[in-house]
Amino acid sequence: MLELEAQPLTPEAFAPFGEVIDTRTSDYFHINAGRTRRYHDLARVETLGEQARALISIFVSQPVTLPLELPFLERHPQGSQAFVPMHEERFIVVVAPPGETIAPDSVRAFVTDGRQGVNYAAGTWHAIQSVLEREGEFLVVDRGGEGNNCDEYPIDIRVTLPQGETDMPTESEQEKTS
Ligand SMILES: NC(=O)N[C@@H](O)C(=O)O
Ligand code: NI
Repeated sequence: MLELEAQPLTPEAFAPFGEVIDTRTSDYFHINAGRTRRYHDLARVETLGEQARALISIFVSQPVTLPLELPFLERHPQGSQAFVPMHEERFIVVVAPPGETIAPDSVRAFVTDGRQGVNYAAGTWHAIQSVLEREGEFLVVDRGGEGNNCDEYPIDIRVTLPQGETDMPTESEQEKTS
């Protein structure tokens, strides 16, 4: 069993796996007569293969409990996959670099802060959507088209949060979102 403690997600740490989607760590320019800030081109949407096209979907996920036990990671070889929380939901991200096998010491676990989304680059191994605390609603951008676009790799992983963190929002977080 590979035991991992999820670390706070940062764009730098996630760079080998894709992009973090977050206005707080992104540039913008003004449009619409200055009324709108456009945070432009935050992540690379990849749609490869036959009849490939970009899909926009919404996932409504039931929360996971901790420690999170994962029997496999999956990858989408023909396209990227982005998850953006629609109501500041926090979620667990477990990733490993593209390749035909997964080296256990290359696996990384992160926890988001509710304001962050992620875009998994094509071929990046990842855990399936794992929202914390409550039912979560995510905007998902990924690839549709012909052919297989989902491989699974069996690997037993157990994920915990840093000492003292629980999977329930703390008092301050509840105040923030109320
Ligand atoms: N299967 C599916 O559409 N979702 C997974 O790819 C996932 O990463 O949650
Ligand atoms: Ni996926």
